[in-house]
Amino acid sequence: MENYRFILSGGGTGGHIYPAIAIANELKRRYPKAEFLFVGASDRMEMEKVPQEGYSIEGLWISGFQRKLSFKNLSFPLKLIASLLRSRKILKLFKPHVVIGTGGFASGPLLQVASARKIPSLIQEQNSFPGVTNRLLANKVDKICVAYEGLERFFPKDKIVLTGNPIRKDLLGVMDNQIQAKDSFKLKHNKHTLLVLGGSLGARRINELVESNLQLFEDLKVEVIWQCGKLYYDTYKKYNGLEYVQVHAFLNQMNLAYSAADIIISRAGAISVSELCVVGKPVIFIPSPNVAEDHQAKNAKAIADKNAAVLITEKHLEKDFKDEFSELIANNDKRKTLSDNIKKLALTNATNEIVDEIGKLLISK
Ligand SMILES: CC(=O)N[C@H]1[C@@H](OP(=O)(O)OP(=O)(O)OC[C@H]2O[C@@H](n3ccc(=O)[nH]c3=O)[C@H](O)[C@@H]2O)O[C@H](CO)[C@@H](O)[C@@H]1O
Repeated sequence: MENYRFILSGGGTGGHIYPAIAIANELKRRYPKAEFLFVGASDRMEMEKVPQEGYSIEGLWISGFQRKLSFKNLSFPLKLIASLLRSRKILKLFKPHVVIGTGGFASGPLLQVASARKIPSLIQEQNSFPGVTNRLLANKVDKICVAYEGLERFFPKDKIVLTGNPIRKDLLGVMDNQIQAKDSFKLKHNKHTLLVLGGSLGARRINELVESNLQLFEDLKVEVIWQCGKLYYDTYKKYNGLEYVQVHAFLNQMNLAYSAADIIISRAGAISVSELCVVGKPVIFIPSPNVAEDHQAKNAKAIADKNAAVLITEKHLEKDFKDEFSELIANNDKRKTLSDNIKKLALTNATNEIVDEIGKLLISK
């Protein structure tokens, strides 16, 4: 078996990093001698998260183009040229057999140069409304793995393969060990555990909501694992002093957090939604209203319409949250129905299918 070399590029947020890691893990399983290099943006979370997963990463000096008028845009052309040159060097030195992009601005220059050099390439799009980097790359790459139907609106039809979103393998069996998981967080077995997730960066509005409902959680005998985001940790860490609250900047072991949870409050980023279907617990989605085409609201609505989750928009939190949450805690049947229904929506084979497509590119070379 050849010693294949793969470059994976994507980042900025967890929603682009973790799909790349899931794909790399499966490639490693199939091609144990393969070598891997990740390429991200030098000042973003992938520089910390990717090495934690055991892979090397190179950072490009690149940032997104601000849609609103901003001085930051002045350095954009310079950064782009520097990143294109750096990408060329990386590709020359590493000589990958296939390059894989999972979105986010760091993948732009690398995939652009790779396709110009005729290196086989594949991108994975997590959302129903594609990010700008993948839209720009679509005509240049060989294959585009998507998670939603209807993406012919944006991408060449003959390149699209509908696979679903890749999910890290350790999340596939999360239901099996709730007792150990609760123990690992030192949680009480006779109380409900609420897991609060603000997406990979944390969510200001969700943090405010949790803070203003701490008394409710205590009254309902709920213990809270609260992932507030790195940016907000200093503001909220004081609540670690409460016996029933654990504040985390970021959860490095999502399998344990998902396993421990009885109820989950979450943003509706594409990978979070795909993971939550696999996890199969009752979820209240609070989508971010600040994303392109309101795609998180669409992600959440697709699930809520099947009676598989509760959806509360930020606009309605003040009015609806207390009642919806209290009802969910009180109503075992409702929790069970939501769990059963969301599980039916899980797509667990996406990573395999994407790696099959990468395998085809290796052969076609
Ligand atoms: C504000 C914003 O632009 N959000 C976008 C971003 O979301 P975001 O980066 O939040 O990504 P997702 O919600 O899709 O996925 C988050 C990933 O981070 C992991 N995780 C999260 C928190 C934590 O403490 N530990 C941890 O490991 C989750 O398990 C998951 O694998 O990318 C998604 C996928 O392109 C988009 O759909 C979102 O709209």
